[in-house]
Amino acid sequence: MKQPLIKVENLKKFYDQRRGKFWEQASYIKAVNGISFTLYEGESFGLVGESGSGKSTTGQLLVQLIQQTEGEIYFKGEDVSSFSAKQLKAWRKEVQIVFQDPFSSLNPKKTVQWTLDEPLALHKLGDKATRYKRIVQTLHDVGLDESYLSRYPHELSGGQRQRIAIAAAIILKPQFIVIDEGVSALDVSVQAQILNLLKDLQHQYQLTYLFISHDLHVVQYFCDRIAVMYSGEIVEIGETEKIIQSQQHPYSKSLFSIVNH
Ligand SMILES: Nc1ncnc2c1ncn2[C@@H]1O[C@H](COP(=O)(O)OP(=O)(O)OP(=O)(O)O)[C@@H](O)[C@H]1O
Repeated sequence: MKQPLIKVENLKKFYDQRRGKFWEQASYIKAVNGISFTLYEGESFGLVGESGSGKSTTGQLLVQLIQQTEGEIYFKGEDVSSFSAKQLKAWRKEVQIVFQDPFSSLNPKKTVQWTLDEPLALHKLGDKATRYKRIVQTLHDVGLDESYLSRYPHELSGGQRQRIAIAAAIILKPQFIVIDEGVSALDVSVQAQILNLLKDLQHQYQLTYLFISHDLHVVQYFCDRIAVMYSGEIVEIGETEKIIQSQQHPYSKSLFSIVNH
């Protein structure tokens, strides 16, 4: 039996959009509006849905880049919002996020070595020599070698940049990674290489993924289970193959009609 890693209960994120003379009138964008689900250790869980349905907001909530308006996130049974500052810092090592465009997540003025050393230094993980060893090992894990250490993001291809972003995410040996449109900006052949790399890393490090994508073919290939989001809510959830074969909700039906034809 797979163990639950993350449990989300009635999670909500509202953005206040009151402005100027309308300040008196409450008006909220309900980006995420009461979602509940469980992620199990070692699974790839896909989040699909149209643009603006709340996928990225959900991903950012799960790693607490943003805080929820309401609801709970439990990590291995512990309520994340009850963590002390010290517990929160330790937890931040366990959860990472990889974005679509590594140009925005990689500092253009910093070398690969700096990028990979930063999380280790921040968490005070070993002396310089130990950290260097870990950096080189992690580069190998993502299919690159030492020759990349002195390079800057603009000197790398899109696929190499995404490998570095993945290396930065796995270097702290996390248990959970959100991949937000992580291969969407890449050519199809490079996409396949990165997806295979993510699968290899998942087995090597027993990673759990939340995989956000608008590409249903990619999701079908990559994910064990999926949830369909619509207007801030989860309208369907289940094993990938089952959902692809027969959807219950009208929105999912229209969404999946393109993969089934
Ligand atoms: N910081 C913010 N302030 C105000 N509204 C926001 C903010 N972030 C997201 N939203 C709104 O919340 C809703 C959900 O956005 P979100 O980015 O989570 O959707 P998404 O499904 O990931 O879409 P996409 O695929 O286009 O990224 C949208 O209406 C968006 O405009």
